[in-house]
Amino acid sequence: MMTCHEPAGAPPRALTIAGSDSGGGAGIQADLKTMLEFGVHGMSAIVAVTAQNSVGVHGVWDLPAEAVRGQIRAVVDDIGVDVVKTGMLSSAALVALVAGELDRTRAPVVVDPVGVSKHGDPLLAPDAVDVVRRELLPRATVVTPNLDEVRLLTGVEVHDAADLPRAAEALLALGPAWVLVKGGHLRGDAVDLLTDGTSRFLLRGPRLDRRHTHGTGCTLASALASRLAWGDTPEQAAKAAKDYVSGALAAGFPLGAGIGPVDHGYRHRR
Ligand SMILES: Nc1ncnc2c1ncn2[C@@H]1O[C@H](COP(=O)(O)OP(=O)(O)O)[C@@H](O)[C@H]1O
Ligand SMILES: Cc1ncc(COP(=O)(O)O)c(N)n1
Repeated sequence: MMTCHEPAGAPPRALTIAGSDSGGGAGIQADLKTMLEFGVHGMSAIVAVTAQNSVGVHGVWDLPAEAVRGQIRAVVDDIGVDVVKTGMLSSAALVALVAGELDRTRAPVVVDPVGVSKHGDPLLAPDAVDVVRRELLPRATVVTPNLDEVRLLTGVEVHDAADLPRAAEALLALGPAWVLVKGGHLRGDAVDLLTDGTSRFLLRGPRLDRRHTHGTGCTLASALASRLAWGDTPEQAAKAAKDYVSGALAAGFPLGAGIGPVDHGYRHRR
């Protein structure tokens, strides 16, 4: 276990361990843009490279295990981290590797258990799901599944907001400290539920009728992670993250022929 001292005058340090989205709307690119907006120093360990645009994911190349391990150790062992966020981890072997590397730090970990892209393209191998369940979720400070990922991880089907507590309980049984179930795919208001099994917070936003939603999940998890790095409670961090993603989604713009990105820089353009 490495311990590092946060240097006086430096911003909090955030590490994203995730996939690269060449289109710049999701993945590592969304994470680093979001981290900049929240005033933390963003760092990355790239797990897989995707050839991706507004229409779909056209190719996925996993990095060799030693490249993933090397990036994480280079950051954690020298610079230090105040928070870790994980996103697309691609394969069973890489999920296991990342889960093991998390033991090198005591920083909080936000796990976004990315399963498929908005276009429906797979970003996690089927045999990796059980490794996420057994090895990654017990290490999570907060896990942020969408409704498809809830079904994949627990088998629980969420049809409306009344089903969210049952989904959260099934996830908490897998070992994370907190669960943020995202109801972005529900009908009606976009309601998310944050709970540790004792406290329960409903985060409610009006449903925005927008086509350009690429990157919402990565953005929410990175904003949440950034606020945790500043010392927010999970409740404070989740509320700030929800506000930011709502603003970014409202300002999402068309790029390419398909689903455009949320606007990470919307606060500079209003
Ligand atoms: N159409 C929408 N209007 C308002 N908020 C939304 C909408 N779609 C998603 N959100 C919000 O964006 C965040 C990400 O949710 P979601 O899109 O479900 O995640 P993912 O990108 O992992 O599928 C959540 O806070 C969710 O409530
Ligand atoms: C590399 C990478 N990571 C995550 C997502 C999920 O984002 P979305 O659900 O908005 O497609 C993605 N499409 N690509």
